[in-house]
Amino acid sequence: MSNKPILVALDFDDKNAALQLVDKLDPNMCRLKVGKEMFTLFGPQLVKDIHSRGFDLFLDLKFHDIPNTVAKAVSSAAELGVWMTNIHASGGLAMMEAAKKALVPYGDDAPLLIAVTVLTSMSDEDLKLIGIDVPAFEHVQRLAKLTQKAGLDGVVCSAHEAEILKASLGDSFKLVTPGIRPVGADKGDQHRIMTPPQAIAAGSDYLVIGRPITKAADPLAALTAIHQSIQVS
Ligand SMILES: O=C(O)c1cc(=O)[nH]c(=O)n1[C@@H]1O[C@H](COP(=O)(O)O)[C@@H](O)[C@H]1O
Repeated sequence: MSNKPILVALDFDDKNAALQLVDKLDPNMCRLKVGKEMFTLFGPQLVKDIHSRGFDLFLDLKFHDIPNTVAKAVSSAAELGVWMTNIHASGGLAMMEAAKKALVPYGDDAPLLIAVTVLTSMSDEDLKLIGIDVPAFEHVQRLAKLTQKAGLDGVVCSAHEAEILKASLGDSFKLVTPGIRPVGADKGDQHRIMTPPQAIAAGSDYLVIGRPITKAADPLAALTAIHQSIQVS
């Protein structure tokens, strides 16, 4: 596990509300994630606003397009100085290799580049409807292996697949796991979920956690409780 494994997902349509929440959180205890909703609304200025508050940022735009377009998008993310960014593994090997190559000029300043395997909101039944007739954990393994072949730093997967991926792909290949729910928290639209201590025990390096922290009456208390729960696991 990383020394700062909690990535708080900021999914807001109101920038002031988001920054008010950020101001309550502690950059020593978590990193932040901005996704499609906020980046579409508020753009690169939001990234600057978050960086100026001392937080590392995961720019979660899940690029999926032809190799040339994704390569350019990923280098644009690097220009913003973000700590991590992502693409879809189902975009294929050539797309992932092009994205990785685009980061070479940034050297040690390049963001970590990871690939989304199967979204944690998807069940085996959902996969069948899009023509994938194998269980999610099998499809995740296939895409994760391809991601490693392309030279990326890791994958986004559910914590249910973490143990098997760590065993097959090695310790340095990072596992970023959303679908994290403390005991008793509302599942919402997530399907393949685990609690924070279970996810860490399974081998997750980073836990993406949104609503259980951002919608809590006291977000810092929620973050602190999760932080403590994984220190003792
Ligand atoms: O790439 C992601 O971060 C992601 C991948 C995935 O498979 N599932 C998933 O939930 N996410 C993101 O993780 C966050 C989860 O938020 P909560 O469900 O509120 O904890 C959201 O911002 C999602 O966009």
